Amino acid sequence: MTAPPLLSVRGLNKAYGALRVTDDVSFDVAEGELHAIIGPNGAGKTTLIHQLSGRLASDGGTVRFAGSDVTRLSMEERVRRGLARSFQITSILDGFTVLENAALAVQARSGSSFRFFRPAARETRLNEAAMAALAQVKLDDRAHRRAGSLSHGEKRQLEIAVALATGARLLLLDEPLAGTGHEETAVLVDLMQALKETHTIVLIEHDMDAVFALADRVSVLVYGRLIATGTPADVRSNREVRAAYLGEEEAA
Ligand SMILES: Nc1ncnc2c1ncn2[C@@H]1O[C@H](COP(=O)(O)OP(=O)(O)OP(=O)(O)O)[C@@H](O)[C@H]1O
Repeated sequence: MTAPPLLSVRGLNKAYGALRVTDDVSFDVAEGELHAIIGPNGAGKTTLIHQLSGRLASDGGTVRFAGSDVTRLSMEERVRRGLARSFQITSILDGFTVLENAALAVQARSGSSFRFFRPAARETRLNEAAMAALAQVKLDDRAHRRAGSLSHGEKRQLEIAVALATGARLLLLDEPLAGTGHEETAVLVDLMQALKETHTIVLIEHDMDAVFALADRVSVLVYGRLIATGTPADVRSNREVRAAYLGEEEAA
């Protein structure tokens, strides 16, 4: 018997007026899988991530996570259950230290569960959990620096640490490689490779080398519709995908 998927999306829809941005999207993500969603600009990838994270309400369809229907749950409730989107750089608090940024996320996850500790012990526990998240993204040596002083790539690492610090089981990563230089890309790809050992990941990414190196399965979104889901090799050789997307990229 195969294990039920950790994330199961069925018939998801979203329209802005007459524009169907998410059109009857269905796919599953198994526990431990890195599932990439690719597609041309404006295909609806970010909208789909917002629907999965709960930032955007869907017009129809269902999102099930860890066996429960979360379609109508708030973003906060989904985070509490372990479904977390990496927060965009804009949500990093530049004036706070790297450690404080991660500790705030731990605090958000823990709700009242730290209230039994005295303040000093509470702070120690929060900082330990935050340091563990920073160590996972190899930012522990930057813990006491102001977040605003980090490089672009390091901020991307911190975004992922913040999602990890919420206790995420499934990470929704929206273009973590956007705007990163060659070396930063290599660091982040290594980081995602390591995270695959501990987390299920849905990755939206334009960098095809990274997608094909990291993904267990790839879904291709074109005009809001999933035209293919399969292994990287299946998707790469799919004629419809090549015509609609990859061929076009290679020709560019
Ligand atoms: N709030 C909105 N109101 C109206 N149209 C919107 C809104 N948000 C997105 N759209 C439209 O929905 C479509 C999908 O946008 P979305 O940002 O989800 O695509 P994307 O695949 O993430 O694009 P990119 O790869 O360029 O980031 C686009 O045509 C966009 O203009």
